[in-house]
Amino acid sequence: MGLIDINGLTKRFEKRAVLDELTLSINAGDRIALIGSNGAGKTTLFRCLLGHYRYQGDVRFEGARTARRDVGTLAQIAFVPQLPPPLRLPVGDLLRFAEKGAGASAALMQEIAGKLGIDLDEIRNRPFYRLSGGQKQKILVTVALARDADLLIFDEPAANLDPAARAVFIDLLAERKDCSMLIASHRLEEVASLVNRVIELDRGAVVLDDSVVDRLKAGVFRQCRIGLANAHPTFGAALLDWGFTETDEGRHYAGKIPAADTLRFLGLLSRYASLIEHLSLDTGDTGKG
Ligand SMILES: Nc1ncnc2c1ncn2[C@@H]1O[C@H](COP(=O)(O)OP(=O)(O)OP(=O)(O)O)[C@@H](O)[C@H]1O
Repeated sequence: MGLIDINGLTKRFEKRAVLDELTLSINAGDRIALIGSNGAGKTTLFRCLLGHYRYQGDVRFEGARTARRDVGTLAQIAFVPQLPPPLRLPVGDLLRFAEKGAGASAALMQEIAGKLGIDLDEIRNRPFYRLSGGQKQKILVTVALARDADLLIFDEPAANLDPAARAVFIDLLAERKDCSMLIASHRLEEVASLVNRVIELDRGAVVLDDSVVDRLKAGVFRQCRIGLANAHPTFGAALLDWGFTETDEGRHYAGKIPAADTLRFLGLLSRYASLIEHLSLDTGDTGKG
């Protein structure tokens, strides 16, 4: 029995199947990046799990069938939607509700919001819907992370965050080792270091289910060599930060990438792709020697 067992889940909107006989098990401790192009069905899957929609098929949370808006199940899931709801209530009321109704710790909310760059006392009297997109997302992330949930479901949680807040947010998620995570993201490289499993949806079906943890065990490295047409100080500095060594006046670099960081490293390379003349990334090196 998994944390969540989904069997033959089909969701139709006006006869069109947006989720099509989807079958998937999520185990306790899984930290999943859910990827897929726009319209693939990620949000719809979340909303079925959360009981927001009627659907066909079987969805179980810890073995029990989830009914629509099942209070017991929802108490164990912290959800941050892609689009914050247009709540008219003041932020202070929302935080009080999160504390009394959803078990969020007030002290933890204060601390997490501070790390994300939000002073809760300053915005306590402002209606939630009048905050900026990023501020709303920070408040919802704060509430979710201050709850003692078994499962975090985040739908593009960093979409509206500035780069500094994104980095803090990823660190905050990395600190949460006690719960399972299901994170929809269009930036796999951003969440790659957090997850042990990548699931790709395409037109409502699972087309990739990759348990990275088995292949990318700690201690396994890839040997990387990069040749540039011309030296580039910023890219060079980034490679040196990864522990690379430089030769040929900054035109050749060599180093070892921990296999588990491959996606994050490829994210860096993609920014400088036009500068790269030669690239090798060899697997099978155990990092010894
Ligand atoms: N309430 C609705 N009524 C009708 N169609 C809907 C509804 N909600 C979603 N859809 C359709 O279902 C499909 C899947 O949408 P969904 O929001 O689940 O995709 P997604 O993978 O989350 O996409 P994105 O990456 O853009 O957020 C889309 O074609 C969308 O138009």
